[in-house]
Amino acid sequence: MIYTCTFNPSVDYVVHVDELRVGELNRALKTLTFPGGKGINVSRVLKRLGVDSTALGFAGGFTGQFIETELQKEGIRCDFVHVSGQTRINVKLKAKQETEINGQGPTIASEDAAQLMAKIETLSTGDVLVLAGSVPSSLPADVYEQMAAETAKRKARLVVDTSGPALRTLLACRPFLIKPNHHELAELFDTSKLTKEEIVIYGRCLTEMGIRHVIVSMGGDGAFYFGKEVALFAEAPQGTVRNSVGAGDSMVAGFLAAQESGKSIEEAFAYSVAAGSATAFSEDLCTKEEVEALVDRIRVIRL
Ligand SMILES: Nc1ncnc2c1ncn2[C@@H]1O[C@H](COP(=O)(O)OP(=O)(O)O)[C@@H](O)[C@H]1O
Ligand SMILES: O=P(O)(O)OC[C@H]1O[C@](O)(COP(=O)(O)O)[C@@H](O)[C@@H]1O
Repeated sequence: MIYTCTFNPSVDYVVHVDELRVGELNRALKTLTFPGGKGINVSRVLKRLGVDSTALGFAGGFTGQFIETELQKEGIRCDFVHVSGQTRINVKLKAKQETEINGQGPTIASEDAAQLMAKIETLSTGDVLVLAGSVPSSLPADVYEQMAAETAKRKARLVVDTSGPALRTLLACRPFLIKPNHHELAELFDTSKLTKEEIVIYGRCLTEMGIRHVIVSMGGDGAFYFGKEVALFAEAPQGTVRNSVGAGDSMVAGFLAAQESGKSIEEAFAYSVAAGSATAFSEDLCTKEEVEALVDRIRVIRL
């Protein structure tokens, strides 16, 4: 079973305006509300691609209830720890540019954290745990490491989709898959903007550290894959970007779904890029039909 774990889920409130006028009244052209948070997005895309998963994490208040109801409507199994605060609302402003304001999220009590850990302790060989998104400041700084250590003890595979110090410390746990974008990769190596040549150097460096699969995404510029035997590059297909929120999460889901169905690394990588782009080209997350319509356009190059 694949488990996704979102410590800080969100209701993603997408607001379209013609032009954003700061300091003035703006009237929305259209608003949309989605259950969000990186692990939740991975669960939603996996389901659309025909793979079941269980969504773990913390949920509270009417916003937490909204997320659970929406996931259940989509047939996704939820096993959240219910907390006393309120799940955050993240605002995604769509004008000429995309602007995001992510909330802080509720305080997580130590008993709530212990309840989540108890769920991780039920993982077994062959399970996959996707640790995704930011870590609320109320949790101990090493909470991801504790969960990663438990995952390794249970012989389950660890997938990491986070950034900053959380990603850095988890590298030592040798995750099965990580998917930093190029900014997150630069941050990981304490540097600023990376050239493609530098991305290749750092990507290979991560596989030498024992990480099985490394995908480095670059938005509309495509993505790199680094593994033990092979390094790959694929350009992103051209299209009209409608909402790129969740594009990275869709890549993770696409790669895992393709692996589950026994596809080769090249095919799984192409499927992953197609899933990311199909999400960027749609209002909500990608559907299987949208991914399969794009996948033949993805040309994978061996480096
Ligand atoms: N403008 C775009 N055009 C085409 N594909 C895109 C675009 N933005 C994102 N994607 C697709 O989504 C993937 C992940 O996007 P990226 O923005 O790098 O991830 P993250 O959301 O984690 O920052 C890219 O590798 C690409 O396949
Ligand atoms: O936990 P964080 O880093 O605040 O991110 C949460 C946000 O990331 C998302 O999961 C989208 O992630 P990506 O665009 O990076 O794929 C949103 O649904 C959510 O609002």
